[in-house]
Amino acid sequence: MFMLEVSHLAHGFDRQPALWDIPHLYWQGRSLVHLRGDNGSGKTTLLRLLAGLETPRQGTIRWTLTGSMPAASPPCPGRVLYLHQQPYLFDTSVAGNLRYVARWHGWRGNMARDRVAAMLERCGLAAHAEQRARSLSGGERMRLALARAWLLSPRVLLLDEPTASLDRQAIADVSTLISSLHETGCAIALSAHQPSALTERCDEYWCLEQRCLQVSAFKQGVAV
Ligand SMILES: Nc1ncnc2c1ncn2[C@@H]1O[C@H](COP(=O)(O)OP(=O)(O)OP(=O)(O)O)[C@@H](O)[C@H]1O
Repeated sequence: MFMLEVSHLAHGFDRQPALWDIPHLYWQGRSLVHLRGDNGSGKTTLLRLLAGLETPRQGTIRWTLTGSMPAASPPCPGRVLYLHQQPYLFDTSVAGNLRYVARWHGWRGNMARDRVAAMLERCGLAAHAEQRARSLSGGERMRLALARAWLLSPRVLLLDEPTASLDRQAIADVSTLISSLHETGCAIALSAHQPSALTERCDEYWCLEQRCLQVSAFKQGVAV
């Protein structure tokens, strides 16, 4: 179970006026959220603030993460993870990027091998296991970054334009992976300009417009 409470949040850069003022934002459960807004409306900034990667000029952001995780999940400082649209990958092989997380978990021998192999299969990268991660295509890079995040058992994933600049097939592949991760119980907020099958599955919309955040919730396509 997690809960996010945002109060009187405002942020801007240098001496510019605040990008927006968000008096209150409340998020809980395991919903799939679509964050939208024009270019420059502050979507990346908001996601980075929520992830704790920037300090707000004003206001508070409070996460409450409680309850037990699956037995295989160790305590993890990265329960709220942010992924940039061009995710950072370690300069090693595809499998090496996942092995890094396995080592962090303390998995050894067969357990590490099996879990890395299963994740490579799940994200459709088994055939690329020994390829340099940084030579992957855009869609493959995003799938690897999602797989690496998945191994960290996040409670909440904040995805910054995960399908930007991808072709139709890559969007479908990345969307499938995001949906699978969401089905494990991970709450996800993703920013995206273009509507897609994935954004249509979202049950909450956050829209940055005219320096405000509008929130609407949907259930099976109907506003609630
Ligand atoms: N580190 C920074 N220093 C100064 N200004 C910044 C910084 N980061 C973002 N900005 C400015 O803040 C505004 C919002 O940027 P942000 O990247 O959050 O918008 P966005 O909605 O994600 O845009 P896009 O849809 O184009 O990715 C922009 O005007 C941008 O130039």
